[in-house]
Amino acid sequence: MRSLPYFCRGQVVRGFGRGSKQLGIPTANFPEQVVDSLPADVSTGIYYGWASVGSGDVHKMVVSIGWNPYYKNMKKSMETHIMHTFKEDFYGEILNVAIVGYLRPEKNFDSLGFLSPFLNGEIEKVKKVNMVDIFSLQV
Ligand SMILES: Cc1cc2nc3c(=O)[nH]c(=O)nc-3n(C[C@H](O)[C@H](O)[C@H](O)COP(=O)(O)O)c2cc1C
Ligand SMILES: Nc1ncnc2c1ncn2[C@@H]1O[C@H](COP(=O)(O)OP(=O)(O)O)[C@@H](O)[C@H]1O
Ligand SMILES: [Mg+2]
Repeated sequence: MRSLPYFCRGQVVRGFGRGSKQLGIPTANFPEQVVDSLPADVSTGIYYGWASVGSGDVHKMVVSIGWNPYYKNMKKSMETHIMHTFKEDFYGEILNVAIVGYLRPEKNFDSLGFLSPFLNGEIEKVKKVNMVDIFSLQV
């Protein structure tokens, strides 16, 4: 993907509220304009990189771009899970992301019982990768 690393920023908007409630994985959702501005070669799928909220610290992140086949969303979304524990929600704040690399295409799952442990396992693997290796990540 020639457009990587890809940098973008936007205000955090509300999604369906499923990330924290159903999966235990909050995802900060970008507005439609940010999703629509993605370069054509940044295809749907799961990516990793770096993120910061406002002028806060930079943390590792994973970002999901697409229609969430399990939930069959009608609108394409771009949702970032930051690998950091925040004291409170940050809706309305500016999220800055640097997408570094591609992990995999979006998948469908038979049930939440498969989706949730798969995502948690994937996130744990990305967390363990050190800052240098993240540029050649394959999980
Ligand atoms: C690292 C990561 C990988 C994901 N992979 C998939 C996937 O393969 N298939 C899918 O349907 N949804 C996937 N999701 C998206 C979740 O379904 C989504 O985060 C959830 O629906 C939350 O939506 P909400 O922000 O509207 O609450 C992934 C999310 C993350 C953070
Ligand atoms: N580590 C984190 N990564 C992403 N968002 C987080 C994190 N911790 C707290 N949040 C908050 O949780 C919200 C996302 O939760 P989620 O359940 O996905 O709701 P929504 O469907 O509205 O996006 C974010 O907008 C943000 O305010
Ligand atoms: Mg979300």
